[in-house]
Amino acid sequence: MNIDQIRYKRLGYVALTVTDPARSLAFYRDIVGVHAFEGDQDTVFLCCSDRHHDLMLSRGATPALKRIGWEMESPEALAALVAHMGEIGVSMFPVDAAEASLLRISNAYRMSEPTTGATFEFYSAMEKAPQAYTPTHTNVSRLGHVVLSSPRKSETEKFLLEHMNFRISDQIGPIVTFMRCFPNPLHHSFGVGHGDASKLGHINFMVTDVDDIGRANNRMKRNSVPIVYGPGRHPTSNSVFFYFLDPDGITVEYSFGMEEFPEEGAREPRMFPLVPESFDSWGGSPEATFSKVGDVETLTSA
Ligand SMILES: CC(C)C(=O)/C=C/C(C(=O)O)=C(/O)C(=O)O
Ligand SMILES: [Fe+2]
Repeated sequence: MNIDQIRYKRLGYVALTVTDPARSLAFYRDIVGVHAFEGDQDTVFLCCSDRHHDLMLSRGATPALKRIGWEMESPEALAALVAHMGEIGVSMFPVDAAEASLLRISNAYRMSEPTTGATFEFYSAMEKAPQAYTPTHTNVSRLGHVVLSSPRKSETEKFLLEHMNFRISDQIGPIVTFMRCFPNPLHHSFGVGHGDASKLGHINFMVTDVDDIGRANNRMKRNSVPIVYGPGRHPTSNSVFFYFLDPDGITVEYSFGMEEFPEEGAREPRMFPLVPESFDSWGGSPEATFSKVGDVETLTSA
């Protein structure tokens, strides 16, 4: 199997486990500015695109990353991924029809990413949202990326490169590697950081205007939302960033602007030195509560 046939449309959605879905729903809708339209007491769906959902929140005892959904470019790209995982002995579990229907996805499979235990879901299409997302106070352009820490960072990177056809865009020393889900052009849809355990670092929403960042700074203060890093600028992707905590303490990032890569002739990955300016060229530093909450849930059922 040629892994070049494994091609992604985008980071599809992130599923989080939260301790109080109604409270988190209100936060993501009213403070973050994504659209909530469907759900029950235990599971809610939110969107910031024309797709059924970009974020799913489920009730649980401990805040966590439940899974990451990757939208493949085509059914053929999904088949290539499933075939390749079969060849290397990584189990892929089809999502049953009832759950796929709830999630409005077709042709879906899950696996446990072997180096972090994170659950990755792959599907070839998701239905449209009942109503397209309309921005409110913030122009959220899309779910941008997820960053995880891995106790086996080099192996995680290697798995994503060699078996999922991701590409490296940049690295900061041995601490963090930014990867794009090829051929999606965004500098990174996934980041892998070095850590003692598999943990959620943050989830990111991209915004269309630097004013969205400035307004967020004031909105968070007015609403007593902890701001944990920024505003600042990441020299890696060249984005202006702003990090804050959701009601469970999960770190959420807004970012404005991000380098995009062509499919052919992309520049080589860069290695940034391990100095604070490689994380924030404006000289800021994160609070102690930055990226501290969020277990990585393992795949419990197929
Ligand atoms: C604080 C993190 C690790 C950092 O330096 C991030 C850089 C970028 C970027 O280049 O955009 C991120 O978005 C990120 O990892 O969150
Ligand atoms: Fe980020």
